[in-house]
Amino acid sequence: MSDEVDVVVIGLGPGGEDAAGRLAEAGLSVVAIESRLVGGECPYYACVPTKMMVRAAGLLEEGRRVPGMAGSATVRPDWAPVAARIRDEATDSWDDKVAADRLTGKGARLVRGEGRITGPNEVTVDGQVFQARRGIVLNTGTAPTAPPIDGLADTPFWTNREAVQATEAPTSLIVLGGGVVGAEMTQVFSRFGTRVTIVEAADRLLLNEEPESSALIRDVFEREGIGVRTGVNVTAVSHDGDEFTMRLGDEALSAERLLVATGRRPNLRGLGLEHVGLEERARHIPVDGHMRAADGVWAIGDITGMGAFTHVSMYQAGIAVRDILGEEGSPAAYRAVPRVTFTDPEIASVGLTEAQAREQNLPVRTGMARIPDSTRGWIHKAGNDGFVKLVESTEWGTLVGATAVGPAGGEILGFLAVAVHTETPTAVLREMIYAYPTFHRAIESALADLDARG
Ligand SMILES: Cc1cc2nc3c(=O)[nH]c(=O)nc-3n(C[C@H](O)[C@H](O)[C@H](O)COP(=O)(O)OP(=O)(O)OC[C@H]3O[C@@H](n4cnc5c(N)ncnc54)[C@H](O)[C@@H]3O)c2cc1C
Ligand SMILES: NC(=O)c1ccc[n+]([C@@H]2O[C@H](COP(=O)([O-])OP(=O)(O)OC[C@H]3O[C@@H](n4cnc5c(N)ncnc54)[C@H](O)[C@@H]3O)[C@@H](O)[C@H]2O)c1
Repeated sequence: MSDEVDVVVIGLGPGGEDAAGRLAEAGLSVVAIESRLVGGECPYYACVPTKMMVRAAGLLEEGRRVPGMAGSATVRPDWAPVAARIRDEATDSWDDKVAADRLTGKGARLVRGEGRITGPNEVTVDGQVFQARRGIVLNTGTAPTAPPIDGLADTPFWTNREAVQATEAPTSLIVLGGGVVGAEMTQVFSRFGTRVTIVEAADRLLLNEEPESSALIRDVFEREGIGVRTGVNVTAVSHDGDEFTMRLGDEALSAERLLVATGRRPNLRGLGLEHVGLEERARHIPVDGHMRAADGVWAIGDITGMGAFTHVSMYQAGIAVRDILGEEGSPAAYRAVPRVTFTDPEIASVGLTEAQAREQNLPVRTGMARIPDSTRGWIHKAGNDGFVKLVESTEWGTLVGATAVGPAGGEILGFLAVAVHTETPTAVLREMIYAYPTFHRAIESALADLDARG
């Protein structure tokens, strides 16, 4: 016996939850399947709790910046309010009742368990079979991975999921992986008094960003007393009941805690993708501009490989919903995917880095302006690290990429994202008036620098 419905959504990350709710509100019968928590990684283990941690760490650092600028301040970090806020305000102690009620309130039917495709238009959850008349939406997201380092799997290391549940800041921490998760968590715990070393295999932190961003964040980390190890090969990890020991060839690091932040793998195994002609061992599910992955199958979110961000998941959900409802709309465009690493300074970028543009054989020139050299940056003084870097196509006279690093770098990025998305000529950007004295006025200086460099 099987239930016939219009749409089955497997996995309720931010995009899946949104799509299921919107399709139900449009009058379709929707079954929404989730094996863990409605809303996915972002509200419970990722964006939201980690940004609460970042906010708290930022407050501490601002307090430390008072001397010499505004009097005196004594800062005594205490993790207890952070842990409480994550439990009480962000995650309801990892209980998704509010989100589940919000979804069912929109008319979707929530089914808990592992969904698996068992035939074309057919999904099975714990023996219940659903026939999806219009189709299946996949939003199964990712899970943390750990590299195959000798001994590591036998140790009680943290991933992001344990780090956000910490009830106290450890005395010492090794962070393995200098990507976004690693960089954000390194600075948070260090500012709460934890002795932190970040260990990265590549020759720089934040490998996907401009090299200037990597150099600056390293400099800031080292100034804040964080140990930064790049270009290293971790050969073994052990835990003696109290402490982790990490071997880097002849050298050893030890710490109370180890956070592994070396990337994520898509949740595709066991999903039954072979029934719809897709490959479960692939790194991503390829989709067209309307998020179609196969006949009657749409895929959204991290599993599409178009940017592992909540805003991409939500953007794609909107496009898939339109397509399922048969509405007109532009296909997905990814030339202006924004991304913000919430360190201090924030590292925000959109579109292509200079290196990515050159790899695509785009003729480009770049312009730079340092935030400390801007009026606002000079006034700001303590904590004014940052720069704006623009990547202009010399053929089109438009920005194909940009980076804004600094206080509120993520907010300055909004301007640059519009410029890249709308392909506004840089000649027009030069004609604009930039408010004085703002951080974003550095964009005007970076535009002038484009010309200066020819
Ligand atoms: C520490 C950290 C911080 C982050 N911070 C940010 C940030 O500040 N800003 C930002 O934009 N992004 C951030 N991200 C990325 C962001 O969390 C993800 O991009 C976002 O969650 C979107 O993922 P998704 O929609 O693909 O699904 P996910 O959020 O991964 O959710 C997928 C859901 O599918 C469920 N599922 C999987 N398989 C099945 C199955 N077979 N049956 C039923 N259910 C299934 C899972 O249980 C899960 O709930 C962060 C990530 C991490 C790890
Ligand atoms: N602010 C945000 O928007 C935000 C925050 C966190 C995460 N995210 C998303 O989550 C994704 C995953 O983040 P992540 O930081 O886990 O992955 P990542 O891919 O960004 O970084 C992983 C890092 O670990 C390094 N690494 C891998 N194996 C290693 C080893 N054996 N030894 C040392 N280093 C090793 C890699 O070289 C890489 O630099 C990101 O790509 C991003 O899209 C977004």
